[in-house]
Amino acid sequence: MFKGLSFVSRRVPVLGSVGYARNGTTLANAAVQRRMYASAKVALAEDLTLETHTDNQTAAIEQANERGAMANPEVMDSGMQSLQHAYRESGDYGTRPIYLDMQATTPTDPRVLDTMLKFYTGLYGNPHSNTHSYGWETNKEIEKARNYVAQVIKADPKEIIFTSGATESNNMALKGVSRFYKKTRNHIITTRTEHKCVLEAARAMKNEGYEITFLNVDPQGLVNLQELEAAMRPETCLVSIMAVNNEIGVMQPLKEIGELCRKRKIFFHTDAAQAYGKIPIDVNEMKIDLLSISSHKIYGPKGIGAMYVRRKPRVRLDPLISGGGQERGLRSGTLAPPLVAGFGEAARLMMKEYGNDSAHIRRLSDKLMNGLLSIDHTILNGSADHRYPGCVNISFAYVEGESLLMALRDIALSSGSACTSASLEPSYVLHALGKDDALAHSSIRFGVGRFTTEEEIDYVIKAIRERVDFLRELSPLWEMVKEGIDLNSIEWSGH
Ligand SMILES: Cc1ncc(COP(=O)(O)O)c(C=O)c1O
Ligand code: FES
Repeated sequence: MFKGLSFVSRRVPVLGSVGYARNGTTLANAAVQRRMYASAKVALAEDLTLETHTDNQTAAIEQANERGAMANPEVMDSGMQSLQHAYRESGDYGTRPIYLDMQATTPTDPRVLDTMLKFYTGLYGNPHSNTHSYGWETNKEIEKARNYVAQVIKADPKEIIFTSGATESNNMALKGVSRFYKKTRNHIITTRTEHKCVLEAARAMKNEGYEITFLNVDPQGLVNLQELEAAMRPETCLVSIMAVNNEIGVMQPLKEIGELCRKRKIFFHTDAAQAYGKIPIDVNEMKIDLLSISSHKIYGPKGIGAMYVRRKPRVRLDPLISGGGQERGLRSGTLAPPLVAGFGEAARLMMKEYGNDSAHIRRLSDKLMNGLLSIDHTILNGSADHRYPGCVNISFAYVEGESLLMALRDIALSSGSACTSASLEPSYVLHALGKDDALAHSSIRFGVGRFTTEEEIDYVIKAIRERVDFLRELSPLWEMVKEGIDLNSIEWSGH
């Protein structure tokens, strides 16, 4: 019924030491391994009488030898096999599909991984140790990363707090700010189309006695500024409105929202997980007071993100985590230097590649969108004008979204956030736009990114067209539509 899986090239940079290939290991993999063996051999050959633990790899090999590793091939091999998974792209699921789920996560840029590696070997000092060079050298790298992360949004590095990701940052903003100002301000404003972590954090604050306004959005997915202003009260402590929506790519008017908030002396938080580095953001010009960032949406490692917290006028917040007082007392706990450095490099690359990425993503997304919208009875969900181009959400009428996804196993896609959870409810974001269940259930989200190729897009357009046609042929509703029957005129009998 369907064409077999096709092999299409990926657009990936290959570096000196780290590279990606579509399937299996790469030459670069072998090169890295060779380099590791070579350095281990040199280290072993050197005089080991010097009493130092500086070279932990040498010490580890030496200890392994002492403990009889030579007699145990498994232990002896373990050093050599340590990179066996490092460049594996194919899993246990056969040929891997084309990846178009960039809003869920992005592939790690090889340059990011290259930056991270040295923190797993030589640079292992605790960045908070300030009594010796191990701490200082790692700390220097942390501050370099902080600087890159800040530059993307024109912030001061002192205003960047590292967290585990945007979920934590969003929780920190909603819970931290409102708890700090609890005595005088107990009202939070947000919208119905926020990410689950903002909605749930807001609900948690409701249970703590705060009042929450969930603003509606218009059919384009945009907040209405008059409604926002009308919802503001003297006791409002925070307005939290996302920058780019993760399901439909709609961009909210950040500058206008920031101005309204500043005028009323209310803090403005934006969840920029899908926007950071992808659309221009200037925290001062847009009067943003808090902003959440996620590294794995910008080709960086997972498990790390940041929160921008304005210093002037100063935003105060209660920390979620208590402890040693790291990160200006707002986020205790030892930082993860490999992740921080990888995140920093990812941020640097977002700036360096901004022109190329934007042009590439816009060109491929436009091609994809035009190709798909030329199929009959399809609709683009969300505003056509105020959108981040790399997220395209389309409903295919008279086709069940789930069936379409099943028929598209050679393409990794999502049908909105509801389907990523086990629930079979249609997307609450599309509902907030006023879409009916049927259209919400037939929606698919396509994410285009830095490494997507034109060949992949051509393949996807063709595959979707074929499979939508095929599924519609099976649908009795489609039969009626073709006969010119107005489905709205039918009175369906209950059963
Ligand atoms: C808009 C938005 N906010 C928050 C998050 C959560 O980010 P993280 O995975 O870094 O916790 C995501 C990612 O799914 C997102 O798209
Ligand atoms: S089951 Fe697919 S959109 Fe809900």
